[in-house]
Amino acid sequence: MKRGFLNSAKSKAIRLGSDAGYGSSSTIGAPSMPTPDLSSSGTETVILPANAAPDEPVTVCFFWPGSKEVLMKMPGYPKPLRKVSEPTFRVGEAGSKGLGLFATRALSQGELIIDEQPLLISVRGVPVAVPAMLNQEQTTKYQLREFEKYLEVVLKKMRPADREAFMSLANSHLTDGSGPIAGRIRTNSLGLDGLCPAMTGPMAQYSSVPHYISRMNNSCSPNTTSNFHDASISYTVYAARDIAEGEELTLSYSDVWDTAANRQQTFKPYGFVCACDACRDPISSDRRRAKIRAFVPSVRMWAVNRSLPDDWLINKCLEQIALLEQEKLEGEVALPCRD
Ligand SMILES: C[S@@+](CC[C@H](N)C(=O)[O-])C[C@H]1O[C@@H](n2cnc3c(N)ncnc32)[C@H](O)[C@@H]1O
Repeated sequence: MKRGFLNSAKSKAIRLGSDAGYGSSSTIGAPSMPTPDLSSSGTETVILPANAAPDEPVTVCFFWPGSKEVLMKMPGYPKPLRKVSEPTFRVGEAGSKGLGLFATRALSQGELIIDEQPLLISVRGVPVAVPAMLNQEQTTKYQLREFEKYLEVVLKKMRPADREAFMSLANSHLTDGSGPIAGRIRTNSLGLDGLCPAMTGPMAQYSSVPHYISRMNNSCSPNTTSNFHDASISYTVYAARDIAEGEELTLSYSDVWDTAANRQQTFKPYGFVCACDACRDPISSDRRRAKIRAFVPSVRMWAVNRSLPDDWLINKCLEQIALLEQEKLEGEVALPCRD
């Protein structure tokens, strides 16, 4: 997931990128103040769905104006969460990757594992008037400090159990000036866009933080795929291939089509070096992934070149399936290279 963003219902859920956009918000706008007034930043906090019963999940939304209306007008809103037949996962004991999610039973390819509403959907920054004498690093820290004050107000709107769940999440941003709330958002959030038609650029994208999906560790050959659904304001996680009982459930924090070296750069702000099979054998894996991405152009070539027999295409398809299985990328869409 270099974290492509979500454009519509059923858009792919990808982690936001731990460094994406934070501390880069505009320096114009409302002056900072000790207890921020959310409306002065142009934002609002809403709890959705509005009429949820106390035992039904809700999402605290720290939104730019207009997003609430976009969500509420989605066809089918508010759609109930999809039912998962029997328990599918548990949060495992802390290991070398911290906590993680594990399958409690064998799961079949395509099976629904989780459907959950995020605890929080948040803007990625607020306009802050920064004192002129600050250098770049001081400016970023100042903006993060101001943002944290807004987030404190927002978090007070969470139900106590949800707030506790949020504050128990991992935080890999302990030394860069992020406060405890922004740090957890940066460590765990999935990107969300398409909810803010009046804005463009990084600030039009939201960070959303689910509870259980936040516990999923990275693999560059993830065994799940995830999507956001506007009408239920929820993320689904499906098995990308058959998963054995006890196996760790993983998702990808980076673009799996990126080279192993570039993916490791993406993981730096999360504070880990990925040691999945693909990252342990980067030369062979990069080569196979590049071949997988060359598949669509080769189909196009077959379509326009009448001298290529059908067998040529069938062999390409068989080779593609074998490569996808070798790289364990059954759930990923192989986008052709743009370069
Ligand atoms: C979104 S959280 C994932 C859940 C986390 N392990 C926990 O204890 O809640 C991201 C953090 O998990 C850890 N992590 C995720 N994937 C990892 C991996 N493949 N190897 C090592 N650590 C990983 C890193 O500490 C990262 O900052």
